[in-house]
Amino acid sequence: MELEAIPGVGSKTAAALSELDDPERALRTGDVAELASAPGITEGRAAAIARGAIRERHDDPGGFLATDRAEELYRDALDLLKDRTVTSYGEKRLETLYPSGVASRVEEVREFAERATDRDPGHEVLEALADVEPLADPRDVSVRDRCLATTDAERYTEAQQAIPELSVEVVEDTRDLADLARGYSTVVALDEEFAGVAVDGDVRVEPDALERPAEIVPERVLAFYAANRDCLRAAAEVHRTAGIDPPLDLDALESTLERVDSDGTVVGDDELDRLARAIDDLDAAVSTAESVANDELRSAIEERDVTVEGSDLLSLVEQGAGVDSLLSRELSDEYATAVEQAREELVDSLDLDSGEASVARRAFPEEPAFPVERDEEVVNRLREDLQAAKDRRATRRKRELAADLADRRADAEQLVRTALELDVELAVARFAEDFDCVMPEFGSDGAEASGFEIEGGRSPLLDVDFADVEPVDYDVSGVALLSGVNSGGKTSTLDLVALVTILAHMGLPVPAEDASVERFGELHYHAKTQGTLDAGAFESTLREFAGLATGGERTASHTDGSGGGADRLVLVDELESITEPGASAKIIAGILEELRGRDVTGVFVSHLAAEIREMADYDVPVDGIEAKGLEDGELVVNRSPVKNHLARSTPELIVEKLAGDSDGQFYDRLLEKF
Ligand SMILES: Nc1ncnc2c1ncn2[C@@H]1O[C@H](COP(=O)(O)OP(=O)(O)OP(=O)(O)O)[C@@H](O)[C@H]1O
Repeated sequence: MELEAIPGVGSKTAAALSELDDPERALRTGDVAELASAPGITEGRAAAIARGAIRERHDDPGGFLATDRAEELYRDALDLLKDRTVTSYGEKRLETLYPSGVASRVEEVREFAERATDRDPGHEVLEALADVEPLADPRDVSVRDRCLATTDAERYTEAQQAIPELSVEVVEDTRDLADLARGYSTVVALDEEFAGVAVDGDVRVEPDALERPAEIVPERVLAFYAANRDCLRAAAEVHRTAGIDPPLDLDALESTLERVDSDGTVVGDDELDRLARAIDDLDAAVSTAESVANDELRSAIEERDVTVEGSDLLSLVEQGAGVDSLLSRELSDEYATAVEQAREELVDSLDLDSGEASVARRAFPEEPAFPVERDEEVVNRLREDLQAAKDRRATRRKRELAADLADRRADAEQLVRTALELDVELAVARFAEDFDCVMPEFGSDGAEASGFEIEGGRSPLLDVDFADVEPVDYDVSGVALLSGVNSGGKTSTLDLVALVTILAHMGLPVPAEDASVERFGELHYHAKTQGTLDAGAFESTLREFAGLATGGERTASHTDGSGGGADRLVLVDELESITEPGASAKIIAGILEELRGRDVTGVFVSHLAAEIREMADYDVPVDGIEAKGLEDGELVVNRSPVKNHLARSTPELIVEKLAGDSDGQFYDRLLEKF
């Protein structure tokens, strides 16, 4: 895919996107999280890029939301959906859904939505989803117990690039290798020439090591799982609770994850634990062993009567020998016993194996002395041996684990992606359930719908509880005026029509019992202005309507939904408020005349319906939201507009009520004026 062909993507953004592992997949699937991980791309921008890619794929000219109010209602609809996501990924992903006039795009989302509404957003699934998030890139790994060694400068550079996690050392000969082996638990020599050399320590000659980085640095593989452990577990749980077929064996994944902790260390290995404990406890264990030996020796000395013959004593003194010699001569058995106890104590308390034990035993010298003292050099040697054994063991275990996990990464990524997508599906499912939605039709029996037809529509955006929203039936084909009492629900009806139209063109279910909508290319919703407009604003409003009136004549080719014709839905709320009442009626009548016969479906809410009809040169259809009457001073309204019916206005209703209540002639005469 040519990245710069996407609307809104310039060379800089294209360069940032091409740094992603698979920008095409991210764009194709609308993976906003992945797109936002490109350098310098914010989440909002990522959503816009994803929308651009979709438009490009469907040859969608965009521009469906043609006015601010239309855009506002789209945002409101999106918010209702976003409120029903669990993950922040889901929220962002929803931004890729937008209303479109192109059938293929709408169809694509409809398939998704139909799958979504079959889902059961169970409590357990939602709970598991809470811990799913887009996979994190593991932090840079640096491994200090291993190094690479080579005699060759070119190999050196190659090694640094292939395995940046390890330090690479230049060596000249076997002696250099031996030096390195003292500083590292494992040295991997890259040159064939070292094959067969005998060096102390763990030195491996592996000329092909650079081709097997995951074996040399299993940490690289493990870092991904370590960084994403909780998320992978949660994604596994999502699959289980939602009953989705996982791309890999969940039990096996989970038991492998049990064996790495969050910083990539292997856990749950007894031998490793033993070695780690021995290293930690070494100093304390040596001190205890010393004390054991000295206590033993002290009490042995205290209990012994040492008889030294005069000549022996003399000889000892002449030799300048100290008490140690006396000890050696007289108490060697006791010393041997005490030292043996110390050695046993050390070996037992650290749970050393036989090789380690033979080093440990040398920590207490054969030569009798009091007090018994450790040989610090031997203790250090033991410490190094234990550390090296631990490092080697850890690396081996990591290598085994990494081998297990290496080829599961793609599946693990899929596991998380499916879980995140499920969040989006469940948000749609919950939206549909919460607002009793239905999938709208764009026509029936092969014929495209003309205008809109809504049955039992209930707007979730009203300022009353959804349970108290009264269902509205309304259909318009062509352009109609909508009359009605104050607060009868005219604006709310326009909002409902706009919302249903937007959701339908997003490919989503709509809050109605039944709905059929023409495939529109643009939605123009003009909200009621607050007060009369000044000359400039009035002029620009007129210009907007002039633009609407220049659309093509209604033709068969424009109703095929191919995107060739921008059929428009025009919703206008009390346009009369832009100027004086007399002029308003003339202007609205003129606009209606212009729109007639073009690719426009329209609803013009107005209190001047009668006057407009009088001014217009054709019989403008008028629908009405009718008050059934006044009850306790409150209007009782039938919220569904009555077709071809000019609703009585609120003043008329009040005069009628007064005329009925009083005997005077005034109200009757007033009523006759209506
Ligand atoms: N379908 C409905 N179900 C329940 N309440 C509704 C419904 N439609 C409207 N209402 C209530 O009536 C109020 C007034 O509705 P709305 O503003 O749409 O009336 P209007 O006819 O446009 O009024 P005006 O002529 O004063 O502009 C809403 O705020 C809402 O509380």
